[in-house]
Amino acid sequence: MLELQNVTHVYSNGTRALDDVTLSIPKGMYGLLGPNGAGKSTLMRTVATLQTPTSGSISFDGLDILDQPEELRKRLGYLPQDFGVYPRVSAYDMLDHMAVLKGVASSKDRKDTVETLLDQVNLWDVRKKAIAGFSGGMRQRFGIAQALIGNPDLIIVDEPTAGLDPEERNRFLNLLAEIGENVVVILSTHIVEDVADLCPRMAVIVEGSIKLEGAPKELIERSRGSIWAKTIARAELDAYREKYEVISTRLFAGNTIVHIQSDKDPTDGFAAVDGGLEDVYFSTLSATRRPVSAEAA
Ligand SMILES: Nc1ncnc2c1ncn2[C@@H]1O[C@H](COP(=O)(O)OP(=O)(O)OP(=O)(O)O)[C@@H](O)[C@H]1O
Repeated sequence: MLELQNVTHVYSNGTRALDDVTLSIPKGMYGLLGPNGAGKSTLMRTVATLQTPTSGSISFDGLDILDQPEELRKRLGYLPQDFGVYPRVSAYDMLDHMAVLKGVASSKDRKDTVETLLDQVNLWDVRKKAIAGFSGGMRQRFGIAQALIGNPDLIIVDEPTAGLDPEERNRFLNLLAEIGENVVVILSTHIVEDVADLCPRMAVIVEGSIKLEGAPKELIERSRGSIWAKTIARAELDAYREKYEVISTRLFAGNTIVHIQSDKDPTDGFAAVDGGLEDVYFSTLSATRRPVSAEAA
């Protein structure tokens, strides 16, 4: 179990990237969903002990990770948002090198580790090719292989599916799901389906604070009866935005389908819809954008 208590991070320019975050993250896949700039990467880097929060505490299975970052690092696998350089070195040699850095000393252990991982992430056939020539999906799978060196029991993956085509995304998510059964895996993303497909628990972070936490199924259940849909002409959209709390819009055959959030039946031609996680997410974002006066009304 990873536990964050009142974690706040303020950058030197005054940006409050994390604002009193308290979270308990159990074993399994955990989705951290939020828009750009919400603070996801700051949270991931903080848990990965790459930066120290301004205040708060973080423990992993009882280990105080701010006090003993080296102990945490032994148990951590981290796939950053931007892996940076993609060298002209083969996947095999690079993994071998990274295994040395992670402390896998004996060459026999390294050979076993590297070969097992290449097989697991389905890169065995291209193991002798340079990573520089890999596609986005292959790079991400390589990224997971390096994160898995040393059998970590805390794995952090920061926006791993951005830019992957659907097939590669699927393959990548399946791989994560396999890994995620016995360890804590935190998946940070702004893609709702990544979380809906994979994560038994999740949180929504906006402007540095946690706005929603729970099991996607329960969160969807809780939203039942408050999401309404209607097909309108595009030109009507502004008027609907004025009148209703529009949480999302989607084009369909030249028309616009609006989803609104309303605790009462808005009538006016709207039909109740069984919202999905996307509706839950968008209504959470919409609520944080709502002016305080409207909230009080
Ligand atoms: N080193 C830094 N110095 C100052 N401000 C920063 C720094 N890194 C991030 N920020 C700011 O902190 C806030 C949170 O950024 P962060 O990168 O953690 O968000 P994010 O949810 O990961 O966003 P994205 O999906 O765009 O990566 C943003 O306002 C960002 O501009």
